[in-house]
Amino acid sequence: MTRKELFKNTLRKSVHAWKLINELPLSDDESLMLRHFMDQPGFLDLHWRMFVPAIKGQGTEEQKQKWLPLANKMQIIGCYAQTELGHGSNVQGLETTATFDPQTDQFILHSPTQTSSKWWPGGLGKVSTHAVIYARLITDGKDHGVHGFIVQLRNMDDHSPLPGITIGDIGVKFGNGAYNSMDNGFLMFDKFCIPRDQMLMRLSKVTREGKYVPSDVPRQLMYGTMVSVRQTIVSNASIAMARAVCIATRYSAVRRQFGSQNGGIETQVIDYKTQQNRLFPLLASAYAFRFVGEWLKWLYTDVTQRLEASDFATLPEAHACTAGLKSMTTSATSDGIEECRKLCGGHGYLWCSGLPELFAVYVPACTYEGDNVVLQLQVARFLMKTVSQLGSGKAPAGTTAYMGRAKHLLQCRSSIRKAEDWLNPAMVLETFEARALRMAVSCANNLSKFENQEQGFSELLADLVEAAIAHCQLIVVSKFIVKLEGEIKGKGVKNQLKNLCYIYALHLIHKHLGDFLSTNSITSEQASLANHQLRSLYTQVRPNAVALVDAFDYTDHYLGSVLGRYDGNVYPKLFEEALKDPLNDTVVPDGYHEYIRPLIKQHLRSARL
Ligand SMILES: CCCCCCCCCC/C=C\CCCCCC(=O)SCCNC(=O)CCNC(=O)[C@H](O)C(C)(C)COP(=O)(O)OP(=O)(O)OC[C@H]1O[C@@H](n2cnc3c(N)ncnc32)[C@H](O)[C@@H]1OP(=O)(O)O
Ligand SMILES: Cc1cc2nc3c(=O)[nH]c(=O)nc-3n(C[C@H](O)[C@H](O)[C@H](O)COP(=O)(O)OP(=O)(O)OC[C@H]3O[C@@H](n4cnc5c(N)ncnc54)[C@H](O)[C@@H]3O)c2cc1C
Repeated sequence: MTRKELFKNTLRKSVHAWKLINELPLSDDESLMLRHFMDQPGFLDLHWRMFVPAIKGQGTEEQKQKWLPLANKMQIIGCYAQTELGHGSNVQGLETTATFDPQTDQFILHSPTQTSSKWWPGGLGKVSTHAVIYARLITDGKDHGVHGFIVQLRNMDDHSPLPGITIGDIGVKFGNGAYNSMDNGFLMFDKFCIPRDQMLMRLSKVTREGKYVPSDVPRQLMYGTMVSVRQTIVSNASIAMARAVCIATRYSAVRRQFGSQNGGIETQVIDYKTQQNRLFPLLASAYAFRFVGEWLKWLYTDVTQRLEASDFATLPEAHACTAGLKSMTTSATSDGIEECRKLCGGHGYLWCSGLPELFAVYVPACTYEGDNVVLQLQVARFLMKTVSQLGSGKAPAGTTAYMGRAKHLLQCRSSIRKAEDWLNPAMVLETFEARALRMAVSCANNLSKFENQEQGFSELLADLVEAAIAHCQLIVVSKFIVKLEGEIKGKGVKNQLKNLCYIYALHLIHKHLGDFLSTNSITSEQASLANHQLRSLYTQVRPNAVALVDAFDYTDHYLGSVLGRYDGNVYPKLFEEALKDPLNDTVVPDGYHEYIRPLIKQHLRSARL
């Protein structure tokens, strides 16, 4: 499809999905499933996951009563317009202004510079009638920082932009189809007025007289919509990883290469230890991210209930967990999808493998909803704060509770003696805790050598990110272990999940061996025992690998991959796909007479000379 066709077809699908949701009707969870089967980014994502939650989280009761019924029936379509051309990560650096005019009781929205243009919001370019806009609030000449506003963008009769608004699509993005179904947009305001009651005023307010009443709750609640979406992105990482792994595992069982004895059948590539060493940790990650996603959903629900009761104590941890896990799981999944493409050899590069499009549509997850490095630095700040409070009498809780055992974890030596010890959950956990704590404490010690803490933080950014990643990996490993301790139906299933849990943990040790050795969390002998155990686990997973991806229950239609077909009938179907290509409509291609023939003729002429 051309971009225009793709965009229009996504509109068609979105509206059809919305019709089904209402007619059947579907529950919220079922509607989310439908979104997955629709399988294309579109305006519904931003409307439901950001516009509506922003009003719910930041609007007053009156604002919710006015706007939510309209949004819930999709009589208005909204998006989330925060990022600008000049600033995305640095939210405090946004430039759009919302100046209160006491004469008219309105805010005047203005884009003072080119870099202040909104740039990137999905659904903004062509579809949305409304947006939650983030702008600097100015009253009586004073800048109160960034706040949210509900703004109508387009005329409800003919969809034209309202006077004072310039709006459009930012252009083609990475990949052929991929994210191009979405109208990520730009927007500029030229002194555009909105009534005062369209500032989202649950947190802070502007009175009729123009007095600014600051929030008596943490201002970071304004970032609540991002926390909510980051949480869902973690579960989505599992879905995308599982999809790629399903394709690569099934194909690795079909594909044969080398190893024929006396003219017999060749070896299935899944039997090569190198293939297993690349593939099975990704299979394990798909399960691990699913379990940590379930736990994160619980954490998010818990913090939401606490916030409603004005208990803000767990907000910093919820922020650190959602930011860190969003970052870690999306980076691992993007890399994992690309690895799956390579695991499928040359055929993985074909569009019909399903992997190129999956990569193209998935990879922006490393950037949207917070650049992954910027987010890990938020985790690092949280860790540095926690370390600095050790010994102050305030016991670390939740995911940093292990830091409360700092004395032990800083000096303990791993008691792994033989390869099977690596199947002991307590020993594995302690190894990850020791590594994470020692990396965090090492950063804190290095930071303390700087007179200026912020300067020190800047200098140590790379180490801080590594420490944050170590902490996030510990969370994933520990939540996998907790899952195994709970009820899992079927002994066989539990054993398989145990194998995957240890593969997940031990491959991380293998991959980040430098961290584990340099922090003395393990010795080089223990590292080689881990490798030994890993190989043995691969052997145990091998006979069940296909069943473990079948368990994701993805239909062929959803996978969209010739290589990942359930029936394994890959080669005839590759031919079928190839023959469908428009280039094969004719035997002699268009352009032959124009370019190829004259070239060949010229060659023949010079040969004769
Ligand atoms: C094929 C189909 C695929 C299937 C996919 C299915 C769908 C997938 C689901 C996707 C759904 C929708 C699509 C998503 C589209 C993407 C939309 C967007 O991208 S919206 C824009 C997102 N933008 C960002 O994320 C910006 C990132 N930047 C920030 O969040 C902040 O600026 C910052 C955290 C980096 C810095 O904040 P700031 O206040 O400027 O600075 P400090 O560092 O000083 O922080 C102060 C203080 O606040 C705490 N903090 C920060 N953020 C939060 C928060 N969110 N919650 C709670 N607390 C927070 C921070 O820790 C500091 O605390 P102290 O105690 O003072 O240390
Ligand atoms: C597909 C897609 C959809 C999007 N949808 C929306 C939307 O609906 N609404 C919306 O408002 N926005 C949206 N965005 C914007 C997105 O949220 C931002 O692009 C994202 O937050 C990253 O910000 P940035 O582009 O400013 O990156 P930058 O911050 O400019 O990042 C550039 C580089 O600088 C590094 N960097 C930046 N700051 C630091 C630092 N402090 N320390 C160390 N390194 C740093 C980063 O790691 C990165 O390598 C979307 C983006 C994409 C790609």
